[in-house]
Amino acid sequence: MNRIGIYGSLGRMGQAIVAAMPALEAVHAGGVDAGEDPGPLARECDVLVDFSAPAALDAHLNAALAAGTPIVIGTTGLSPHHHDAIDAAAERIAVLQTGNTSVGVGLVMALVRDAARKLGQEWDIEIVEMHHRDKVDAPSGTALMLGEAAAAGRETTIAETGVQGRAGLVGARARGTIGFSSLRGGTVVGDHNVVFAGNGERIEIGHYAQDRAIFAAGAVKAALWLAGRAPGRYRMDQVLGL
Ligand SMILES: NC(=O)C1=CN([C@@H]2O[C@H](COP(=O)(O)OP(=O)(O)OC[C@H]3O[C@@H](n4cnc5c(N)ncnc54)[C@H](OP(=O)(O)O)[C@@H]3O)[C@@H](O)[C@H]2O)C=CC1
Ligand SMILES: O=C(O)C1=N[C@H](C(=O)O)C[C@H](O)C1
Repeated sequence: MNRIGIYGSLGRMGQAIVAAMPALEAVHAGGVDAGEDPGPLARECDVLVDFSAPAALDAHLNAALAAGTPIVIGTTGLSPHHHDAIDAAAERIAVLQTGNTSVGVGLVMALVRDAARKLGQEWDIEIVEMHHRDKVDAPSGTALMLGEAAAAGRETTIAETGVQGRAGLVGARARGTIGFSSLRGGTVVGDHNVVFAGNGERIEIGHYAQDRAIFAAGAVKAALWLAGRAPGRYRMDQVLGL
């Protein structure tokens, strides 16, 4: 159960995943990129990983469903429609969707949830992320996950409390909101900082990715873990044992 097929195989992450496979005793079963039929690869591998584009997700999920093949979804910029489709697919196949496959972010998620719960509404929460100039979605998938972790710590959701970007005469900060700011430039692999700003003091919990190899190794581990599992929607913390 170690033959991994890659959707988005020629991209930055696709190539990093191919490079990560030998050390983890995974076998590269092949790749599919834009304009190619995802069906045959889904039938020829034990598990799929998707690091492509949101516009491709419906076709990739349908191919995985038709073949009965588990799938790890790392693609970010997903809409509520995509999450509904993932929930529906997870009734028939094993699916793991995450905006970040690294060990470090897995741990930071737990720290952020805990800090938000313990600090309470008196502390303002702002999430700042920076990525390379070619990233197309904002806020990053990781920033949104960290926001949900902070919101969960306060027993709310990002849908209720999230504020994305500020410009113009926006007024004073509303209590209880969670703000997001996105920076883009250069070759930054992925920086995330969760700022807890209190009265006269500030706490920052950060994660700074220096190499895509950390995401790639996590994606391969997640795929090997998911292969052969019963239908369901799984999480990265289950893979990492966090
Ligand atoms: N979960 C995580 O840990 C991480 C997630 N990501 C996410 O992974 C995704 C990919 O990132 P990255 O590798 O940097 O991006 P790239 O743009 O380098 O690669 C994307 C790849 O997907 C291909 N692709 C685009 N559309 C389709 C399609 N319809 N069918 C099949 N393949 C398609 C592209 O082909 P073409 O160039 O021909 O369009 C390209 O090869 C992003 O959403 C990113 O945010 C990134 C890092 C870590
Ligand atoms: O596009 C990227 O590069 C990354 N995307 C993911 C995200 O949106 O959070 C993960 C990582 O930060 C790199």
